[in-house]
Amino acid sequence: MLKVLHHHVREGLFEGIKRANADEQVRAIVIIGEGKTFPCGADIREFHTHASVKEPVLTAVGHTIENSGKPVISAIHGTALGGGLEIALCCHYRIASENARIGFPEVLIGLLPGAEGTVRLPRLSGLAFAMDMIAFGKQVNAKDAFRHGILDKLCNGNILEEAKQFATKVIGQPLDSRRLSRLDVKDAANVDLLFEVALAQVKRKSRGQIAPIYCLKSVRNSVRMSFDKAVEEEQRLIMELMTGYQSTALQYSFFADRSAPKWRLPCGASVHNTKPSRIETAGVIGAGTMGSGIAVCLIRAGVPVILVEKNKKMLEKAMKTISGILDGSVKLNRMTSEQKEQCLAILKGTSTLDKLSNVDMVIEAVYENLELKREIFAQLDKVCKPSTLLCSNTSTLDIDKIASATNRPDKVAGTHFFAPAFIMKLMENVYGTKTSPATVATVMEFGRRLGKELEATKEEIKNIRLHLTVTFCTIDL
Ligand SMILES: C/C=C(\C)C(=O)SCCNC(=O)CCNC(=O)[C@H](O)C(C)(C)COP(=O)(O)OP(=O)(O)OC[C@H]1O[C@@H](n2cnc3c(N)ncnc32)[C@H](O)[C@@H]1OP(=O)(O)O
Repeated sequence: MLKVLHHHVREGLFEGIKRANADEQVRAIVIIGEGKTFPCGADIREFHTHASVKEPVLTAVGHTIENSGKPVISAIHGTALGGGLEIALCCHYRIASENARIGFPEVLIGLLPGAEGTVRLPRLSGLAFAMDMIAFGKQVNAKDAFRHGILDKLCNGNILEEAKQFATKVIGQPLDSRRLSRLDVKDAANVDLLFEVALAQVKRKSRGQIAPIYCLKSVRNSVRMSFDKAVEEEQRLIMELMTGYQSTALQYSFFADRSAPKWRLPCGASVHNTKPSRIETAGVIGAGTMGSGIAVCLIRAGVPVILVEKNKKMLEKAMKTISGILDGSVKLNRMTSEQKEQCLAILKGTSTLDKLSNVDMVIEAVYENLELKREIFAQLDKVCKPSTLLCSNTSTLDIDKIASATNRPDKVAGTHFFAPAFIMKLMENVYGTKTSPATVATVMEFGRRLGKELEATKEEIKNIRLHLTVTFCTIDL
């Protein structure tokens, strides 16, 4: 676990600043993270628990720092994120290692920097930069942060030693002009225009999300209201976000993204003790929406694909669709025309399964019909080399029933992409009762190569999930 602002860390900072102020020997205070990094924010696991509201809360720690009668310098190395950056903004000076990064990623978990970050940062960096960092969760490197006035010095040596030297230079300097709560926002006159431009961007990039809009509103308040009033409003906005369904879902997703790749099967096999095989070539069966989308994912990741579709007209149409999808990526600057051509060069279309004799993996994406799928898998079992993994994109059918049509049920798994497959990040890898750990490892590693967010799901769990999905869809409608 990384360094986060648990209750005991907040308490330590709060007491430490008070003690240092009371100690006549102390003339300046340096806040530095032990180990690899400055704090990367509040402990997300602590939200909604008593510990998150236990005094001293982060804002109280910040006030103690800002009101310190002795200069406080934050010495940043690694990453100063979220609440960590808010602590740094309460300090009178900030210095950082050249390779440090800072940012407000709260918006990515459906929140805003609610320990006065939306009101302090604009006073230091100006509105445009603050809106960009806060509403989009952009992290910036130390050089950029220095250029925008967030840092007072860049360090390339021992950060603690440099902080001590820096401290000796600022001892005795007046502190009021260093207290951000007492300053005005730099480019306040442009607030309405900047807000409108940023709002249009947010609505395009984070469609349907509430937090980015609240982030912008809160930054705008830093100009329209007094510091105290803007902080009060920031509190109201974060409380609303914190209790909303979007932030709950995004926080869940934050931990799920990190835990899913660390898969473990009931038999004890896991990502740590099972070696995946390398998939060099693949076949995709079915050139409908799903099959074409899956083929795009694969060729974009540099995996040569043989796309099998027995209806020749449909195959032709799919090849054009795939080319069109790649054209879209070129238009959006996500790939160059040259990369598009490279992708198309590794895609071959065919109408017969026997062309798949040499591929390492097959992903079947024909329509949801168990008998049809069993027939295809029985044929694949005969055509493909013994090591080929046979996977199905089925969302509803039982992997065990599909696997039992083959003599290699250990090499059969579900690789369930979500439509449109070339956009949606989630890939659900379903293992049946006979799927081997090596197959799970290979399929999970393959999904990682495609840039997917993964989930390894047991067949019975998939069925429960499906029922839940249907229930949620019904409610949504
Ligand atoms: C109000 C709200 C306030 C005041 C906040 O501060 S909200 C929190 C704002 N900060 C964040 O959102 C930071 C989130 N973390 C990250 O972006 C990344 O973890 C990182 C860039 C800091 C490091 O990335 P990386 O080196 O790739 O490591 P992992 O992402 O794999 O993380 C390692 C483990 O640490 C856990 N973690 C990370 N951040 C937090 C956090 N803020 N709270 C609780 N736990 C956190 C993460 O889940 C990993 O845990 P394990 O999977 O190893 O158990």
